[in-house]
Amino acid sequence: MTSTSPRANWNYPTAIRFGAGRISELAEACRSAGITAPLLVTDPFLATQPMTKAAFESLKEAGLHAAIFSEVKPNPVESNVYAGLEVLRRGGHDGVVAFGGGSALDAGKVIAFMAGQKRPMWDFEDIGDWWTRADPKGIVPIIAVPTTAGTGSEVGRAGVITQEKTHTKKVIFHPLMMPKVTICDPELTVGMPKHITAGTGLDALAHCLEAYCAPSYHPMAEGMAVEGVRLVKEYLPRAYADGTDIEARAHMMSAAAIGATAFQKGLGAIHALSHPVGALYDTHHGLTNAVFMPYVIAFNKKAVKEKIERLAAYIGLKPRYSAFLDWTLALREELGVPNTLAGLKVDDGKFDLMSKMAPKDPTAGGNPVALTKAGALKLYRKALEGAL
Ligand SMILES: NC(=O)c1ccc[n+]([C@@H]2O[C@H](COP(=O)([O-])OP(=O)(O)OC[C@H]3O[C@@H](n4cnc5c(N)ncnc54)[C@H](O)[C@@H]3O)[C@@H](O)[C@H]2O)c1
Ligand SMILES: [Fe+2]
Repeated sequence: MTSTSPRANWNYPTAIRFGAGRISELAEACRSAGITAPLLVTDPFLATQPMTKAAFESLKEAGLHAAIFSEVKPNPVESNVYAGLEVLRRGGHDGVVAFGGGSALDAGKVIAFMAGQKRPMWDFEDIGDWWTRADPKGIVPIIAVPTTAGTGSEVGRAGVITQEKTHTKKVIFHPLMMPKVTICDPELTVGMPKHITAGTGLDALAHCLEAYCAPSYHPMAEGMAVEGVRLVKEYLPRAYADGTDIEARAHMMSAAAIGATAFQKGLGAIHALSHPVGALYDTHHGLTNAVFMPYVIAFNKKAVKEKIERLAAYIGLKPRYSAFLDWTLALREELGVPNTLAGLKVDDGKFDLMSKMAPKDPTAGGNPVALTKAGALKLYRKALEGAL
C-alpha cells in the first residue's frame, strides 16, 4: 500500500570542493571530469579581475587548451548563450568552466548543455518533462566556480536566461546540467561590492525561506533550509560589514549552496514577483527579492504561521511570526536594501503586465498561498507603497 505515504523526487548536489585557496585545484578538477579544452565562461567585469586571469592562466599552465568567453551580461540573455555556443563549437571545447556570479554560472551551464543539441534552447524550458527531448550525449561537462554567495547555481540543474523577444526570465533545465565539480572558494567572493554582498546573501535567504515554506513533501530540504537561514542571520551582517572576513564569506557560500539544494522543493511568490521586475527593469535579482520578502512573508501568514514560528525559534528569535518578520525588516535596513520598489526605480507603469506574468512564473506554484493575478497586483502595490 503506497496510497497513504508521500511520493517525491529528491536530488542531491554535485561534488563540492569547499575552502579558501581551493581554486588552485581548478585544472585538476577539469582533468577529473575528462576536460582537456575548457571554455571559461565569465562576465566582462570579472574577465578584467586578477583572480579570473590567474584561474585562466592555471588552466593553460596545466597544459589544457583553454579559451575565455566573457560576453555574459548580468541577467544573461539568449544571445549571450548563442554567442558563447558559437565560440565553444568553433574552438572544439570539450567542457565549460562557469566562473562568476549566477549570471556567468547560468550562461556557462546552458552553453555546456547546448553544445551538441540540435533543437533550439527554448525547447528545453523547465516545463513538464521537456528536458527529455535533449540529447544527453550533446552535453559537455561543467566545472562551476561561484564568485558570489547567493544564487547557488553551482549546485543546481538549471540556468535562468532572459528571452529577449518577450522580456521573460525562463528556466532551462536538465539533470546533466549539474556541474561535475564545484569549487567553493570564499576568497573569490571578497571583492564583491557591498550591495552585491547584500543582494546575493538575501537571495540565499529567499531560497532557504521559500523552500522551507513550499508545501511539497521534502523533509531533507526543509532540514537544510532552516540551517541556511541561521547561517545568513549569523554571517551575512559580518560579511557585509567586513568583506575580508573569510569565515563569514565561507559560511555565506554554504548558505547559498544550501538554499539552491533546498529549493528543489519549490520556491514561491518572492521569486515569482521578482522575475518580471528583473526581466523588464534589469534590476539585481537578489536585491529585487529582498524588496519583496517582508510583503510576501505577511501575505503567507495564514498558511505558514506555525512553521515560521518554529523557524524563528531555531534561529534564536522569539517563536512568533512577528519576530521573524521584524528580523527580516531589520536585516534589510542593516544591509542598506530599499524598503519599496521606488528604491529599484520601478514604478506602477507595468504593474498590469507584471501581475499577469508573476502567477505564470514557474516558481509561483511553490507559494503556500495561491498567487493569483489579483494577489500579485496587491503585492506589487504594497511593495510600492511600503504597506505591510
Ligand atoms: N540557476 C539558479 O538556480 C539561479 C538562482 C537564483 C538566481 N539566478 C540568476 O542569477 C543571476 C544573478 O546572479 P548574482 O546575483 O550572483 O549576480 P551576477 O552574476 O549578475 O553579478 C552581479 C555583479 O557582480 C559582479 N561580481 C560577481 N562576483 C564578483 C566578485 N567576486 N567581485 C566583484 N564583483 C563581482 C559581476 O561582475 C556583476 O557585475 C540572475 O540572472 C538570476 O536570475 C539563478
Ligand atoms: Fe533566487
